[in-house]
Amino acid sequence: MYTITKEVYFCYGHRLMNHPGKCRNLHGHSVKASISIEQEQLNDQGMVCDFSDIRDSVEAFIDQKLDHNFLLHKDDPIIPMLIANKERFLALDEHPTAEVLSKMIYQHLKQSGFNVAQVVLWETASAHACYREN
Ligand SMILES: Nc1nc2c(c(=O)[nH]1)N=C([C@H](O)[C@H](O)COP(=O)(O)OP(=O)(O)OP(=O)(O)O)CN2
Ligand SMILES: [Zn+2]
Repeated sequence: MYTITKEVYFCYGHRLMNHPGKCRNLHGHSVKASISIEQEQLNDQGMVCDFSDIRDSVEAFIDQKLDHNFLLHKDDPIIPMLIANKERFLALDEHPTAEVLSKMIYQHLKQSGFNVAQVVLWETASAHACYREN
């Protein structure tokens, strides 16, 4: 089995509504997503796939959904104010944790046809979440 990994970087604001500590406050992160793709066989270029194919697919998704966006649980009471002020945000069915965001990226890549092994989201220099399905 071959595995390749591509890293992409982006930023977002969020808060964790039910968090007992500081993460319930509005704050932001500059994060790294580390995306691993695996294949039993290499293609006729000797690759699992081109690193740039991963970048192109994931960056389009991240730019559209996550980058420089404000990620909130759909029940967050700040949402009506953001709507009233025509501010950009993304309302999620789940809390916008590193776990949930890594799963979102994983599912996008899987739906795009990549054989994703795992997506690791580094939310800070010392904390990351990983989503994989096997
Ligand atoms: N399992 C998770 N725990 C936490 C998440 C998360 O997404 N999944 N998120 C947060 C906060 O949003 C934020 O990431 C803060 O994380 P934390 O590591 O606590 O932040 P610090 O950089 O301040 O940590 P230090 O250890 O003080 O440097 C919280 N938890
Ligand atoms: Zn946070």
